[in-house]
Amino acid sequence: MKIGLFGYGKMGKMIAGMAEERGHTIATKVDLDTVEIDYASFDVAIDFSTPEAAFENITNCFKNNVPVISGTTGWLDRYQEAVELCQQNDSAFIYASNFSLGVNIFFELNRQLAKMMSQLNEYTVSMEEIHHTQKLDAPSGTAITLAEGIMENSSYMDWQLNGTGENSIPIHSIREGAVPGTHTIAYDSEVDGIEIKHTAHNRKGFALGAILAAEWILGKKGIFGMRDVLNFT
Ligand SMILES: NC(=O)C1=CN([C@@H]2O[C@H](COP(=O)(O)OP(=O)(O)OC[C@H]3O[C@@H](n4cnc5c(N)ncnc54)[C@H](O)[C@@H]3O)[C@@H](O)[C@H]2O)C=CC1
Ligand SMILES: O=C(O)C1=N[C@H](C(=O)O)C[C@H](O)C1
Repeated sequence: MKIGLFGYGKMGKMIAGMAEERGHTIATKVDLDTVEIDYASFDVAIDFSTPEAAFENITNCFKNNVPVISGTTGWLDRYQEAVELCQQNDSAFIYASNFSLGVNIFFELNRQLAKMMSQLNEYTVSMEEIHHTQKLDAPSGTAITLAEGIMENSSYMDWQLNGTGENSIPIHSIREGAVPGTHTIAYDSEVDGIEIKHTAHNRKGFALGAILAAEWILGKKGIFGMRDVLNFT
């Protein structure tokens, strides 16, 4: 598989190394200094760039008939627009706030737990996410997906960054050192507490998940998610 890498930062570099180990070729590396892109030179684009750059990177690929895997967070106010452009161009797209297998299992666990806890009014939920100090967005994309999973299975209506409100899930964002990504969901009552937590020890899980998604999407058309790639029912 020939890959066009959009964003050659921490994730781009890790994906390049791992993809080559799996026998793939990095045909193009696109970063800030790129002036021209030969879209015909790659089968699939993997975008781990910046909140400002992602929408343009992704939709230019659709216009050039290239399927896209995007892990960039912080640009989702334009997600629906990107979906429409993908469909108009008969292309294929997977966005995931987190590509790691562990976090995708954690997403499922979170939904199940939210469903059970929604019966118990004495518990209140809160979330904490910790990431490295270079991270541009807050809360993390993963925290937003987790909050959405809770809202779909409870009476919580929205989330709030570093604040509290009626029917709102408080998300506390912490930026610290070189932390790759830690997410904790806590339910607390007067008598006890329940916590579930995912800790990324490094970025390998994110990179492998994105490459698996790229391998999976070849030859397909449409909008998919990691649940499709991992065959979660
Ligand atoms: N979904 C997931 O599993 C994961 C998502 N992420 C997200 O991926 C994104 C990138 O993360 P990192 O690699 O850690 O960041 P990074 O800051 O190390 O790399 C981003 C790269 O994008 C480049 N860039 C800037 N403008 C560009 C443009 N117009 N076109 C192409 N590249 C451009 C920057 O120069 C930089 O090299 C972030 O939004 C982060 O939140 C990170 C890890 C896992
Ligand atoms: O910026 C990061 O590093 C990460 N971003 C993603 C997010 O915003 O959830 C995924 C992972 O936690 C690492």
